Amino acid sequence: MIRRTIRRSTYHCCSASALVRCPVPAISISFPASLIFSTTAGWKLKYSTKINSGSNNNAGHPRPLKKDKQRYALRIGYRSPTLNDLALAKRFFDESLTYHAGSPPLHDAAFDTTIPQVAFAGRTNAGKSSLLKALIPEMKLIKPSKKPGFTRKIYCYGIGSKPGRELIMSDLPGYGYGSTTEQGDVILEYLRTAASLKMVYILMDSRVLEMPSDKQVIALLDTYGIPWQIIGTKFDRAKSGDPAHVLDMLMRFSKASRKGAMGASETFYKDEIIVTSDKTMVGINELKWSIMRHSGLVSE
Ligand SMILES: Nc1nc2c(ncn2[C@@H]2O[C@H](COP(=O)(O)OP(=O)(O)OP(=O)(O)O)[C@@H](O)[C@H]2O)c(=O)[nH]1
Ligand SMILES: [Mg+2]
Repeated sequence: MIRRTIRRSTYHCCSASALVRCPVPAISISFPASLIFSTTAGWKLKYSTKINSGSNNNAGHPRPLKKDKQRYALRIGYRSPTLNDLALAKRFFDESLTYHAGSPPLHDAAFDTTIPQVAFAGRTNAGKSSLLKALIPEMKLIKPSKKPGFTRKIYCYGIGSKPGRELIMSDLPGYGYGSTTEQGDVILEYLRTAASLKMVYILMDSRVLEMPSDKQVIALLDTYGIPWQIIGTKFDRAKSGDPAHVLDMLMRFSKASRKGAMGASETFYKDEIIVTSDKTMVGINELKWSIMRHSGLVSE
């Protein structure tokens, strides 16, 4: 929290176009010129459709454990949830009251609240709304769509009603194709001001994996000092069909992205990758437990 406050006050970026002209070296250096195709749309990032297969260097890379394969999650530094943990997380989501907690900036409740929040970010069409829907199917307001850029504002959903037993999950508009500068402005404002934001899940389509725009958003979150974590979506359509392979690719990307923030030394760090599908529901209970853990509702 201290780190986040210091960084925020040091690198105050005031609009989405700050993505392009922000003086913070970590961000401006990481932008290849070819990525930026609009002079105004900082949130609208151009990306190639090339599949990135990650680094060829296997040295020291953690391999998924057998039990993690079955669980569709790979963790470094975190303990794996037991079956009881997963059942508890499922019960919390099944039995808690869910409600629409606001849509910044129209309601600033999401900015002021002390209730822990997690946000779902990702490229347009990555599956953010679908994943939220899989977590809280009773929330009819959540509308997934095959049209990229369908979610046009931030939707915050509350779950739980007892103090200390509640959290907020935010569905953010996607970045990249079909997004707008105005959405970028609102998202940056949200990221800067939602003081109780505990985690931003970066959703990445398991078929496409990483894009340069994901790296840029990760760099931005690092600048703000906001924790982030990668989630693989649409696993039912993954080319290899092997969770270990997808987890491995995403962990390479995550590890490489964290290196920038940590410096060259391989300091011990915690990480967690989960692959999910709203069709087969794989990874959903793992994600529920992860959300509860980051929100402080269960112990690590
Ligand atoms: N097969 C499969 N399709 C999925 C899955 N999750 C999402 N989709 C499809 O992907 C498309 C985009 O899903 P959304 O959830 O609307 O994506 P989004 O990230 O919210 O997109 P924006 O609101 O445009 O940023 C829809 O056609 C979904 O049905 C999944 O797990 N498996
Ligand atoms: Mg959406």
